[in-house]
Amino acid sequence: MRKPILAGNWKMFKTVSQAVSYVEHLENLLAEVPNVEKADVVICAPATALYAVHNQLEGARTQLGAQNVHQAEEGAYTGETSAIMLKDAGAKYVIIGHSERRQYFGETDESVNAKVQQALKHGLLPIVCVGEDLDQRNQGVTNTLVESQVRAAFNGVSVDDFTRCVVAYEPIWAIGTGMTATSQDANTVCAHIRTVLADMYGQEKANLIRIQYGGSVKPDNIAELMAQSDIDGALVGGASLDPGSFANLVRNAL
Ligand SMILES: O=C[C@H](O)COP(=O)(O)O
Repeated sequence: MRKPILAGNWKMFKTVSQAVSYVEHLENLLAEVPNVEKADVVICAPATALYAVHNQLEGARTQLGAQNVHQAEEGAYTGETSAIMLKDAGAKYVIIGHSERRQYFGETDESVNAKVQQALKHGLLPIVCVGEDLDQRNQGVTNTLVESQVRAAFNGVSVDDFTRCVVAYEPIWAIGTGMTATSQDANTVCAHIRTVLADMYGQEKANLIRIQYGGSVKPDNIAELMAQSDIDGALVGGASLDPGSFANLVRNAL
């Protein structure tokens, strides 16, 4: 039985004070959610807010994640943040290879793989994002594309490290658009991802891995997504920006 993981990705929203006040509010709301301890609830905050949110969350149920990491240990990489820095600031998880990073910042399957390895080296838990765009979906190459992204992301990752990872399937055409994949379609791709992982690491290990769906997940569609056999959580953008909305989403997921 895989523990559901509901992660909010704030993207480039929220100042430090907004972030701290949000998590304080969220904690109060989650305290009223039945069975909340049965899920991992994660907030992926902007780098500037990580340390303050970490301090605010001391002893809390909400866990902290970052949105990106650089693949180098340290060095002359102006504007970048290392795994050591993220860990030091209190992050437990880190999103890697989000489609916005691939699209706007030139991330490739190779850099995603290097980031996954670097994050794992320093004890961060990667949330590895894969997903097709609308053209690829219309061409019927979703499974092929997602498979190659998954194989590349985990290339050279040991089985022990692999079991510390989460995969997020996010069809690009569903992100921030209000269009969601049907829960059955999303599940079909997530099941395919698990088959690929089983081929790489064996069925038993693949069965341990949590696969999230992301793309216009809201409080009113999460239950149907969570009812699917291979969807173990969600990576949530817009609907995570308000603590009331995100707490409701967690409530409806359980
Ligand atoms: O990381 C989250 C995804 O990009 C989904 O964003 P969204 O929920 O606003 O569609």
